Amino acid sequence: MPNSSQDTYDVVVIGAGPVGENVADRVVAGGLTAAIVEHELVGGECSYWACMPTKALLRDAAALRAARALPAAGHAVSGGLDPAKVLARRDRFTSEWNDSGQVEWLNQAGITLVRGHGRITGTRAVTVTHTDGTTTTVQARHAVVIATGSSAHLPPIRGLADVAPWTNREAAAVRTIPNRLAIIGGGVVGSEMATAFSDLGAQVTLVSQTRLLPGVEPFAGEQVTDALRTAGVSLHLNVEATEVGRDDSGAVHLTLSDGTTVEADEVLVATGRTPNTKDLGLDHLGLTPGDWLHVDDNLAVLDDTGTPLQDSWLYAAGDVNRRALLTHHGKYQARALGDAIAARARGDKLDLSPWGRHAVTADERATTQVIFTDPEVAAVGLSAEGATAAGLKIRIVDYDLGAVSGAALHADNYRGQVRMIVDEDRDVLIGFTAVGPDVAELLHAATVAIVGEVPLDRLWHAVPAYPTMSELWLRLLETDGRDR
Ligand SMILES: Cc1cc2nc3c(=O)[nH]c(=O)nc-3n(C[C@H](O)[C@H](O)[C@H](O)COP(=O)(O)OP(=O)(O)OC[C@H]3O[C@@H](n4cnc5c(N)ncnc54)[C@H](O)[C@@H]3O)c2cc1C
Ligand SMILES: NC(=O)c1ccc[n+]([C@@H]2O[C@H](COP(=O)([O-])OP(=O)(O)OC[C@H]3O[C@@H](n4cnc5c(N)ncnc54)[C@H](O)[C@@H]3O)[C@@H](O)[C@H]2O)c1
Repeated sequence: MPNSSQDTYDVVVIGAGPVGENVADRVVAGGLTAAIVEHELVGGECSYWACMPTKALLRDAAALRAARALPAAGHAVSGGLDPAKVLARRDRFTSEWNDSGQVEWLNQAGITLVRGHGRITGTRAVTVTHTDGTTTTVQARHAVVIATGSSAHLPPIRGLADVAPWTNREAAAVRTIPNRLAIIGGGVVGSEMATAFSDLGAQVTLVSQTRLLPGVEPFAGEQVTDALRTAGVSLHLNVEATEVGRDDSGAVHLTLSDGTTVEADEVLVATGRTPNTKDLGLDHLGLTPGDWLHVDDNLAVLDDTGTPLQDSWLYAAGDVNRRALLTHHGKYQARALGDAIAARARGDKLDLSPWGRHAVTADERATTQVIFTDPEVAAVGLSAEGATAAGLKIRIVDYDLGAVSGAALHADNYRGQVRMIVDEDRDVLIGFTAVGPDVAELLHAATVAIVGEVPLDRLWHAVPAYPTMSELWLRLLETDGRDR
């Protein structure tokens, strides 16, 4: 085998996570050739260590809780969860960390996979180092897309790096449920994993320097906080872990800023993400390795002065550009970007106007997220705080979801809450948050209303079926009032 070789494609994508795969798919669908470079598993973090395995860890307990919220169904499920079966189902969802299925998908989509670590080594040039040390330089005719994602951020807490802390990877791929798990971080990962490991039988202690789930409406975080406490999770909120150590018996000890100490068998760090840009050749372009990539509305990478690189040949999509660290938003960016690159190559005009084919307007106006805690949290668009900070004149409309007939029927003692944020000037919905059991599937109606900018007057004509939880819409509108 030669030590180095060179190939040319229309587009080269670095990173075969969900975002890279979708960019490559769209450019090939647009008539171009594409190579995708991957140094680990095709499918990325989401498939093997994030979305899929963590949701598989959470699902059985959620179904069990749903059954227990009804007297006869609850009576029928007398046993507890079998963690081994939960882990076996999780293994199926990760294909046992084997990416052959996803490689097959790339093949049938007409995308060339180049295995190895990619680094930008020149204009439109990516040099791939294979595991045997040989290199291939893949040259792009039109564009290079960075879709290298993110990794767990380890905060500079004294002693933390020396105790072999878990990140999302060890949590998602867990083989033995620890008796005691300490979690640092009360964001989405921390809250979901506190739910999962508590359900799976661990005694969980969570430490967060903020309230729980600071990214969503406070009432949603409060309901999750109450439920975790009721489930026996020990929560230390608005305090920091200042020191971590492991003793000779293997136990981990955390010292908190309020003087409390916590002992556990393992510690999971869930304090946000860091971009996978450290070893990507960014220095060749005058960019700083290890930084998030700043992009313009075309997703073109910007230099320190906010200017796209010469000829705009370099793009970044997904986690690495920090716009929305969510698989579905990364894939949304990928569809717009892939189509834009293909259109540019054909000499077609782009439509980058708000909601245009090549624009990523929803990243700013309609970011959707479901947090799979118990209760679930589903949110789209702006929170009250976000809308006020954006200088918008808003109305906040709240409703007790438990008072909706469909919810009362869904589960005994249903507890939940919904909020809609209305833009007073345009009289359209700009934000929606729901917290409660099984609210995930209620989200898309709100997303459609926000993206469609449906006037509230017209929403009165979207008649929710009785008795479903979707009647929350009627109740929100009635609470808001029709004669304003
Ligand atoms: C615990 C957890 C749970 C999550 N759950 C959800 C969820 O339920 N829903 C949701 O929407 N989002 C969820 N997310 C977020 C989601 O995982 C990310 O938004 C998503 O994975 C981003 O996709 P990506 O393609 O940008 O990056 P990644 O999935 O990180 O993929 C990037 C790929 O690039 C490769 N790569 C990196 N550098 C190079 C290089 N130099 N050369 C070659 N290859 C390289 C990597 O190996 C990787 O395969 C979760 C995140 C975590 C941590
Ligand atoms: N269901 C989903 O959609 C889902 C699930 C998991 C993760 N994700 C995505 O993955 C990304 C990463 O999630 P995450 O939970 O790691 O990050 P995050 O940004 O959601 O939360 C990090 C939390 O850690 C806290 N923190 C930071 N430093 C700390 C310290 N030194 N001590 C104690 N607490 C500290 C922060 O205050 C914050 O509450 C998020 O953007 C999220 O959207 C999505």
